[in-house]
Amino acid sequence: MSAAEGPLVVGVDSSTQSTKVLVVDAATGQVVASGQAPHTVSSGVGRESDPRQWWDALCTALRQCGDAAHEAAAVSVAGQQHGLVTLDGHGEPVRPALLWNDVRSAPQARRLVEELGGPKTWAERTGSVPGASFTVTKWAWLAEHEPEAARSTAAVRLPHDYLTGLLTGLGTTDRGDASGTGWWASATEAYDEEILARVGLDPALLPRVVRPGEVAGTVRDSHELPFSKGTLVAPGTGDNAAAALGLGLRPGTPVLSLGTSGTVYAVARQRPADPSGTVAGFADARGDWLPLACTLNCTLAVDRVAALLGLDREAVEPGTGVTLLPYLDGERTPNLPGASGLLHGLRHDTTAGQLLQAAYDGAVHSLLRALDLVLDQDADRTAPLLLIGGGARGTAWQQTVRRLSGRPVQVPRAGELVALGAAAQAAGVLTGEDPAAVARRWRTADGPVLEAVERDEETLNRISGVLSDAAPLLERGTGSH
Ligand SMILES: Nc1ncnc2c1ncn2[C@@H]1O[C@H](COP(=O)(O)OP(=O)(O)O)[C@@H](O)[C@H]1O
Ligand SMILES: O=C(CO)[C@@H](O)[C@H](O)COP(=O)(O)O
Repeated sequence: MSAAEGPLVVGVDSSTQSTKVLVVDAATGQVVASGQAPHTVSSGVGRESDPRQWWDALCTALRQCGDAAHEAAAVSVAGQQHGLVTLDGHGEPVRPALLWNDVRSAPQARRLVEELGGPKTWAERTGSVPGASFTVTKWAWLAEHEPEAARSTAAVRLPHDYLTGLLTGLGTTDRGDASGTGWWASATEAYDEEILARVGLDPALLPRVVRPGEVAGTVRDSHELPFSKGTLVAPGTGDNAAAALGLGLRPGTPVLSLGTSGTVYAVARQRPADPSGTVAGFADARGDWLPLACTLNCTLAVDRVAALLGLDREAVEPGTGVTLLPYLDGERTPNLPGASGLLHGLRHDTTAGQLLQAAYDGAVHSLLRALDLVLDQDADRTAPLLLIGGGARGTAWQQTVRRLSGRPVQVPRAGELVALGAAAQAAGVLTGEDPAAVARRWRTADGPVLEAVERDEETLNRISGVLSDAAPLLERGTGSH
């Protein structure tokens, strides 16, 4: 038996690039074991992953945790948002999942927005104006391009629902992740049958939305898994909503997450509805809201630029007027799904290190411009920005965010906030506590604060200028997406 003070809980982060598992002492928040296994994502025209790979990665990561997982009393799965998982009558994937960063459904998104009455109608009904990331547009793409696959689909799941379903044998989801589908009405907190009918999706194919704090099920008998029979399974949620739980986030505190996606968000008491579409009006996993903006190009795009330049990711040099919009995957914020990367201002004396800094600046610019729209009027605009995700470990990322935000930046010492949030949710179903309160008790947000420096308005304005001058080029795209 472990020397833990309380029951053990397991938190899972099944994100784009890998699955991470933490076994946590529910009393203290101490991580007693951890595991990690990678995923592969297709390259080329789309972004797809085989859901079975997520399950294999989960089993591998759990095995790395040894006996600790076996002792756990509860488990919860957080996952990358929006992905379309289509299952046949035996629960097997009909085809690989279409991921959040697959932009092929941009034409379907444009059409759906128009057909339902425009951006304002969508924002009022679902909280968001769906772009190519949203599940509803992916289903519309599938129905149009692969009607046979759509016809063979007996169940539609999000990534976290798929894994939770394999644990429990039941079809469940939660409000946080459901709010990223485009077919969940945030105004009524229920599936929107008119939207579902419009894309020809039978509501019976969708999972039940489990209430915050409700148990989703228990781990079914399986020799694949190191859990004991009867281990409780919490509702789980999308990865950003899980990180909000993992930070014990209170309304108005801004978070900037640097991972495969870049995200900015804050917990809000008011239901968001931004008709410009920049801010997605997600629900959080507790009963509040999580206005959020997301970019497709963050750590992977900047790492790709560093690799092209043959530089280490930290080998930046202060910029002198060169602008790089790192939209290698097309972009979601700003909404330019067909765009590619764009370089402006190159001179004979521009160094490789300055080009790399320009890539960081371009990635952070999109997130900070969106942050002003994410925060409501009451938010304290001088409070530290919480910086999380894999990129938060990097000095160049930290200093870029600090310089372009002009705000203090707090870097939580706890590395895996999504998995910790899932663990806090698992602890919550055991004890009846609010998961955010559990995370605050665990002091997960503690970490050094980098003091504010003067905001680099010149760089922000230069990037905004290039972005608006290059709009026709960026909107036209390269034709390769
Ligand atoms: N020490 C570091 N410095 C800068 N970036 C890092 C560091 N460690 C990891 N990363 C970045 O973090 C990214 C992964 O972040 P993570 O939040 O785990 O991704 P995701 O959850 O989206 O799969 C990698 O693409 C890598 O660029
Ligand atoms: O699409 C969004 C948010 O709307 C992304 O944030 C995904 O949820 C993927 O997350 P990571 O794998 O980058 O953590």
